[in-house]
This record gives sequence, structure tokens and C-alpha cells, in this order.
Amino acid sequence: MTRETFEPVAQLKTISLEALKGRSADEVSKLLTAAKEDGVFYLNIADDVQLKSVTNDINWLSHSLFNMDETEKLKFDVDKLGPYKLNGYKPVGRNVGGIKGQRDGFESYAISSDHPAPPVIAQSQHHLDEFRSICLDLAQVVFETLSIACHLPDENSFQSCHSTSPLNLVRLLRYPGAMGNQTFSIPQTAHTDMGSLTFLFTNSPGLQIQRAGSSEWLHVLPKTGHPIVNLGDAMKILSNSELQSVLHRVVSVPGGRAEDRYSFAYLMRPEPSTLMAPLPGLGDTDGKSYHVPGLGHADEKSYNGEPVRTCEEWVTMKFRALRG
Ligand SMILES: O=C(O)CCC(=O)C(=O)O
Ligand SMILES: [Fe+2]
Repeated sequence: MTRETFEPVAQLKTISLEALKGRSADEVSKLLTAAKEDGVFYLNIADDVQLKSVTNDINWLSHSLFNMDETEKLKFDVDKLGPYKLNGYKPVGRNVGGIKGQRDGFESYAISSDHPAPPVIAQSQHHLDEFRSICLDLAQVVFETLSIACHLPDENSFQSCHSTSPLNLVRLLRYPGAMGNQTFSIPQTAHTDMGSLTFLFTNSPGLQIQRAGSSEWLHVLPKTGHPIVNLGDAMKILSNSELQSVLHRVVSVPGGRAEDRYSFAYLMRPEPSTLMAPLPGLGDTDGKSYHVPGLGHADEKSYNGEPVRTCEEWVTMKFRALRG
């Protein structure tokens, strides 16, 4: 496989976690630019020994889990384990694919709360807890830095609406290589993530992004010790579109890969009761009044012509549209 197969390459900013923690003015401004212009960046955590070890553990879990028999995996069907799709297995082909008429080409397993799960997940519980806790710490640094850069007061900052939301999840993914090897295919269709921040870990190329206003797809190549951090729709809405959510997809390049592609991510979402509208200080709702049956307290406001929903209601609505 040649590197040329994965051209053109996205030149993303690399943000140093250490420099963010030290509140380096240059790094704060670099992060803000990346969040405004790209909605995605590499986070340099290369020196973090604990994270290196836990990513190995999660990789092991992922291989063990996906190597189980399909019938075993389907006993934990994500669509049968709760409305928010926070736990369980999605087989290849359940979603639409990236090419018209084709289905998706990846299997995934969502893990959030205590739920019936294969024994291998129970065995990895302490690794999962460690992984979540590290990602929450990383997210806190990113939220605090972006809040400072956007001049947000503590009480209405990005971190104020994120703690350990029950809507957060770990997602393990496997893209079977044999399926993608014959022709160009798009196993994961173009989408923006619905939540706030996604910390994506992978050793394999295949991820592409498209910048706003461009039709060109750019490859995001994996970088050891650097999770890829995406901003999702929630950050765009909370920031009144000051910050971008990035459009991305996963492709298979002909002849580029015979082996399976693995990735895993920690997906962060706001707390369930957070209103999906700009944070005070970054914008305003339309001031129109809506009555939306069943939406309780959110019926007074609208944003961009849509009723303002809580994050919980909004996640449910997004999933209905995705599977639809
Ligand atoms: O597998 C990847 O690299 C991307 C996964 C992704 O975009 C997602 O699960 O939302
Ligand atoms: Fe995504």
C-alpha cells in the first residue's frame, strides 16, 4: 500500500495538550482557529503513558468482541437495548452507506452504562472506566480553553453543560477489509457527529473530511499518540456557529487494504437537560414562541426557526432521522 493511495491529505493543526494546560496564548489561539475553521484537529498526547496503555487495552477488547460469532453479537442488538443507542451491537449494513443504493460497511459496538453485555466487556470494565476518565479530562481541557477563547463566563461555559453525561458513549468500530478491497467504497457515510467532542483513535487510514464550501475529500492520516478530535453539531449550536462541526466519512481505497480497519471513539454529549441553543453570551434564540406537544419547558424558544429541544430530545430526534 502506498501513501499516494491516501492523497490528498488534510493538513490539520496539531494541538499540544501540555501547552493547553499551561494556557499558552499561542496554543489557545491555535485551538480556536482549528475549531472555527476545521472543526477537527490532532491532540498531541504522545507522552501520556497511561493513555498509550489503555488504548492497547481497548484495542484488545475491540478485537475480542468483533471476533465473536455474529449470532452472539446479535444477542446484544443496539436497537433492542434502549432508545438512545448507547449500548449494543450494530451489524454491517444496518445503516445507509455512502454510495447511493449501498448499505454501510462497518460493524460497531456502543458501550455506555451498565447493560447486558458480552463477558469480554465486563472483563474490560476497569479499562473502559480508565479510558472514559482520561477522555473526560481531555475534554475538560478543550472545553475550558475554548470557553476562555470565546470569553464565556464559567457559569455559561462549554464545561458548564458537560460533566459525565449519561448520553456519552464509547464506540468500537470494525470495517471488514475484504469487503472494501475490490472497489472504491464508502463504508461510513458522510456525516457530522451529533454530540460535542469525539476523540477518535485509529492506526489505519480511511477517514476523510470535507471542508465547508469545498467538494474535495481530504484524507486524515493517523498519527501515533495523537487522537483525532472532531467537533460535533452540539458545539456548533452552543457556539451559535462560531465553531464548526466537521463533515467526515470513511472510505476503502481499491487495493489499499486487505486487513480489517479498526477504530474506536469516545463520544461526548451535553448533559441531557442542556438546551440545544447558543450559550448566553454567544447568541440569542429567535424570540419566537412555539408550542410543541410533549416538549415541556422547551416550548418557549426557537433557534434557526426550530423549536429549542433539550439534548435528550434532540438526540432521540437525530437518531430517528438517521435510521429512518
Ligand atoms: O472510524 C472512523 O474513523 C470514524 C468513525 C466515525 O466517524 C463515527 O463513528 O462517528
Ligand atoms: Fe463520526
